[in-house]
Amino acid sequence: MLTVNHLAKSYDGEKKNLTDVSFQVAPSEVAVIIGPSGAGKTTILRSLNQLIKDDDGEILLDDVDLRQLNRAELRRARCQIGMIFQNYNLIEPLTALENVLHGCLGTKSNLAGMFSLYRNSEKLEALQLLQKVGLGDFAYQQCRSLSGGQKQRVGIARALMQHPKLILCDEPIASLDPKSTRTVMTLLRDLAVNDGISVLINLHQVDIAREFADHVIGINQGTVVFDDSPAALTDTAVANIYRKQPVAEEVGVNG
Ligand SMILES: Nc1ncnc2c1ncn2[C@@H]1O[C@H](COP(=O)(O)OP(=O)(O)OP(=O)(O)O)[C@@H](O)[C@H]1O
Repeated sequence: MLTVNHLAKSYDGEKKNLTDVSFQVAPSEVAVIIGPSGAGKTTILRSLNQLIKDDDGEILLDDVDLRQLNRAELRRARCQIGMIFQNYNLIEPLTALENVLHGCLGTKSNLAGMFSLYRNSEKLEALQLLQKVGLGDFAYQQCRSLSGGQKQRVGIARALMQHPKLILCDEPIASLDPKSTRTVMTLLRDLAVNDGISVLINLHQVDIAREFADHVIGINQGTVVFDDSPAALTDTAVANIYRKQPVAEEVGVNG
């Protein structure tokens, strides 16, 4: 369970980029964050795994507050958080299998990591994960020769190699065509439902949020202005999330 309480962030110490952001994502749940450009969606995701330092609040993964961990503890905690990026973040000259294996680097000593020393059991698991995302036949193909949708599925398999409790996705479908979009979103949904992972996705596509989310979080100017089911995401609610001056009281903020 991910619980975010009263998260706050200012990059320059003056303008508030996140103000009092609170929400939860349960295991087996897909939560989607929507909101206009510059609203703070990426800032939230980067705060959650502490890639940037926020200013205040709590980030509880189960009962552990990630904000209170020292470096070594945070490194271990990050192994439980898979990241999926818009631009895939793969090492293009390496094969799909090698990229997936990189998912377990966080659990290795520096030396084993440096020399890419993987156990046979890890190689087998990486192969099985590639099969799970429908890429068993592409395991030994260089990532540079894969399509965007295939690359994103390699990214998902790499995240699964970490055995994550939480997967954070920053605009995972922004570079994909409609067919690959559906494949990737269906895969993320299946992982949540079948593997009990909490999945949190930043999106720009409201229709995709309506279709695939269990729970939608609307952000405007660094503040949660909507937190409810897709059924409650009416056109009026969407207009409020994307308006220049949001009125939080008008639509359901149940957090
Ligand atoms: N490294 C940074 N330094 C200073 N300001 C930043 C930095 N990163 C983001 N910001 C500012 O914080 C605010 C939120 O940015 P963020 O990237 O989180 O928004 P977003 O909702 O993800 O936008 P988009 O949908 O365009 O990706 C914006 O005003 C942005 O200019």
